[in-house]
Amino acid sequence: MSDTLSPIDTAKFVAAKRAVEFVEDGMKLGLGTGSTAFWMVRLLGEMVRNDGLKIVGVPTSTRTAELARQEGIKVISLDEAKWLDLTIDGADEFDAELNLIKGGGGALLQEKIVATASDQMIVISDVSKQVDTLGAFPLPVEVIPFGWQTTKALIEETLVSMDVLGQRTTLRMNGATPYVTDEGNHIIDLHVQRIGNARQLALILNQIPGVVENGLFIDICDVVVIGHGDGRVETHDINSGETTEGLVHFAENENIFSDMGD
Ligand SMILES: O=C(CO)[C@H](O)[C@H](O)COP(=O)(O)O
Repeated sequence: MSDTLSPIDTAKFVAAKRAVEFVEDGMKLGLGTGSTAFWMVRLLGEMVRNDGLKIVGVPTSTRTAELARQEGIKVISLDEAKWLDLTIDGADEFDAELNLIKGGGGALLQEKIVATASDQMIVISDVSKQVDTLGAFPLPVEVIPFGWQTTKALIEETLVSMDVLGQRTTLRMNGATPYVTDEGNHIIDLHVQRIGNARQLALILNQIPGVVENGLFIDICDVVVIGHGDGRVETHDINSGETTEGLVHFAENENIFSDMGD
């Protein structure tokens, strides 16, 4: 469909384009992080500049904050906003109940706080992230740096005690040094293959001392917008059970493609 974008970027772009249709004047928005959320922030920027859309945004990472400011979106803190109308964010996996794995981009902590503080969360995704059972994507767990090796060992013990298939854990690296989140923490990725009881695992992981948060988003997402490489989008609303399908049209020469940054 697009000469400018690869099929995967087209899928991400059309998902974002459909999702921003949910945005209304005066909304307080949670702004997600990642390559799909990138398009959402760019599109919102256009709507602010060209259509006079009045919104304020609470970013979920320093990366998104920087992009939102560049786009002319007014950025405020979550404490200033207190509560949000809508959060739009990407995901690494989602299942039929719209439970998610997030944190591939390392922003799961702010993402979970922001999404939980929103009336509605919309996930924007290409179709490759749709799974029957969560767990093929390594589950990110944010831990404080103090004693992280002990925390990692405790996480592994927990996986064994829960009989989770695949119990390998790895410290996320940034080159030769551990990856550091916006909050100064580390991330341990859990290569569990398949998470039979995501709700239980999410609760138990957060009880381990040293664990700050895990990337399982249970009962947080309301709507998923799934983009395809040919421009089709599907929308599933978990609360109403409503599913819609359509085609998102866009011009190859949209200004938004002129200086793609991500
Ligand atoms: O959770 C996230 C960042 O922490 C992202 O939303 C997730 O990794 C999806 O990213 P992308 O849209 O680049 O595939």
